[in-house]
Amino acid sequence: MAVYTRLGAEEMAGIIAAFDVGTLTSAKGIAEGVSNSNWLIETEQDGPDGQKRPRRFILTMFESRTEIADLPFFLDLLDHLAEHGAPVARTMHDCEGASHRLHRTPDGDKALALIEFLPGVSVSEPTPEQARAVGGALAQIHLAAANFPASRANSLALPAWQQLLADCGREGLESIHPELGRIVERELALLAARWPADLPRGVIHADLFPDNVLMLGDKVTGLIDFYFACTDLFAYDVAVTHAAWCFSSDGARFDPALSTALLEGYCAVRPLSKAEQAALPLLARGAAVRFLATRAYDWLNTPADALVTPKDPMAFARRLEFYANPENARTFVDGVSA
Ligand SMILES: Nc1ncnc2c1ncn2[C@@H]1O[C@H](COP(=O)(O)OP(=O)(O)O)[C@@H](O)[C@H]1O
Ligand SMILES: N[C@@H](CCOP(=O)(O)O)C(=O)O
Repeated sequence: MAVYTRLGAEEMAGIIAAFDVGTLTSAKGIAEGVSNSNWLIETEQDGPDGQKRPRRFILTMFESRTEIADLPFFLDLLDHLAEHGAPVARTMHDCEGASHRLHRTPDGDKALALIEFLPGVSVSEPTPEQARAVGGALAQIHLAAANFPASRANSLALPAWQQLLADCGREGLESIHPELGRIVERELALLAARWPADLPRGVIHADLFPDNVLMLGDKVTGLIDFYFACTDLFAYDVAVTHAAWCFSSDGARFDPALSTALLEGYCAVRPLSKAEQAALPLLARGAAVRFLATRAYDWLNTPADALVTPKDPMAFARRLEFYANPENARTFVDGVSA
């Protein structure tokens, strides 16, 4: 589940009244997601013909992993991408024109944003055609953000992986799996020595997992959860999306048909250069370490009574072992056309 902060009915009505979106008729906490609190909001608003019409939105309350100072970047990016034809939800600005508001809670002031509701569902067993569409949508946002004026450093890049994994400690990692300390040490050394700096970069999503893509059939209707978006290597975003989409969720089984379709879908919109293709296996190892790091940290630090189930770090250790095998590294980029 992901509703970390309770909001009473009157409190919720007061929040919605700050936006020109009609009167609140229902607010339901959304179980999916792990980072922020989300509610499905329904309102009724007078239409131009005087008839009441129903409207839907997502209300997000930003919790500890999102810095309030980063919100203008994330929320302006949503508006920019939507204006450039990408399947992304717009931010509803409040009656004073602000994209987010602060709300007093027992745990201190937290930021809130009201986001356009998009139709669609997140797939759990993607087909190759769905993976192709997702690859294309990822490339579309890379291109659509080209003239977005703001930038944001990736706060979950290599130094953050090193810090999170150091905070876990060797003992902590070995309590998750006896081999994990050794694997992490090997990978961090390799990534620090070989991470590429000179590949094409721009705004990336950085967390395009199936639960962050809404689909109807084979069509992508919405890319959501841009709250890790940042300026980094485009090919790293391809690697993150590859790691997220092309394996069984426990990471034990790689699906070559999904891999080929995802990469072909991406390259049909934004071809990967030879240098980007060559870097993909290493970037995919980095992507696997990035999710291993946050998951291992949460695994060891989430209180037992917390209302959220930590995700399994080993699912990304298994992906890491796949990408680290030179035989797999050679074959998984097959199907990419320059
Ligand atoms: N714009 C949207 N339109 C429709 N549903 C949405 C939208 N944004 C979020 N959701 C729903 O809310 C859930 C959680 O949102 P998400 O942004 O992924 O939260 P978190 O940041 O906690 O991961 C999603 O799985 C989806 O069901
Ligand atoms: N995609 C990450 C978790 C990030 O959580 P989200 O709920 O904000 O998408 C993972 O799978 O580890």
